[in-house]
Amino acid sequence: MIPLLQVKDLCFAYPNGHDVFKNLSFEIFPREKVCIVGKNGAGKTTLFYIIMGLLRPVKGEIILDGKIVRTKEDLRCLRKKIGFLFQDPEDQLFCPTLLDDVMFGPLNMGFSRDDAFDKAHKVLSMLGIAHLAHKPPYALSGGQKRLGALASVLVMEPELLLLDEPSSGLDEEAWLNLVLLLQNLNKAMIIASHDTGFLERVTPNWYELADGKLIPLKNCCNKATETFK
Ligand SMILES: Nc1ncnc2c1ncn2[C@@H]1O[C@H](COP(=O)(O)OP(=O)(O)OP(=O)(O)O)[C@@H](O)[C@H]1O
Repeated sequence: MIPLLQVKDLCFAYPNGHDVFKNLSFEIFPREKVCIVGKNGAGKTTLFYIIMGLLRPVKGEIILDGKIVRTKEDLRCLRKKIGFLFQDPEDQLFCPTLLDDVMFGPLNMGFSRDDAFDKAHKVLSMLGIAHLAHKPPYALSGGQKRLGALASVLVMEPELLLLDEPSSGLDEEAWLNLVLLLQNLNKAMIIASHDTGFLERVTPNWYELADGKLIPLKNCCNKATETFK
């Protein structure tokens, strides 16, 4: 089986900044669930930005289904297959209502209004926020915004999810609902988070991002927890 996504020999530094990545490589297979832990500033968000083509690496390749992502068309394909939950949900919600936001992607893909509504309603219900559908995003709480942003990602049915701090700001019920949803979701996902309790419940496959490299953690949960002591 070929990996769904490969990151090969990635090097990156922000202008006037230190090296964030030094020949970082890793791969993820269809339906594989992994998480990335690492200190503040380790580069988790930056890695997601580079995968999504929001930042250009100094060196290295992003390979989707065995094909190097080079052209605008390749990138369009990648963004269809990979759904990205931004760390800040404000970056993801821009329509007059939450329902409009969640319907935006399916409508853009050519679904009818009825079908887009059905898809959006299903995902909003799954996340327990269907009652918020007609609220404007600015009138949602932080946790509600995060779930709303996640709904706008899930509704597109991507093959791979990149989730940046998905559990941040969620109450106990929403947190547990999200754990169960991700456990049962038959999709590949990379979760970056500091919420080790959440990660322990979703996947045993942990990496630590440190000194510009991704290091697989054996006895993942214990070792990663040590990192945070
Ligand atoms: N726009 C930017 N310009 C310059 N440097 C940046 C920029 N964004 C991030 N950085 C730097 O790049 C490094 C990686 O940041 P990044 O946000 O990817 O880390 P992170 O692992 O996601 O952190 P956190 O756990 O706090 O979310 C940090 O040293 C940060 O200060």
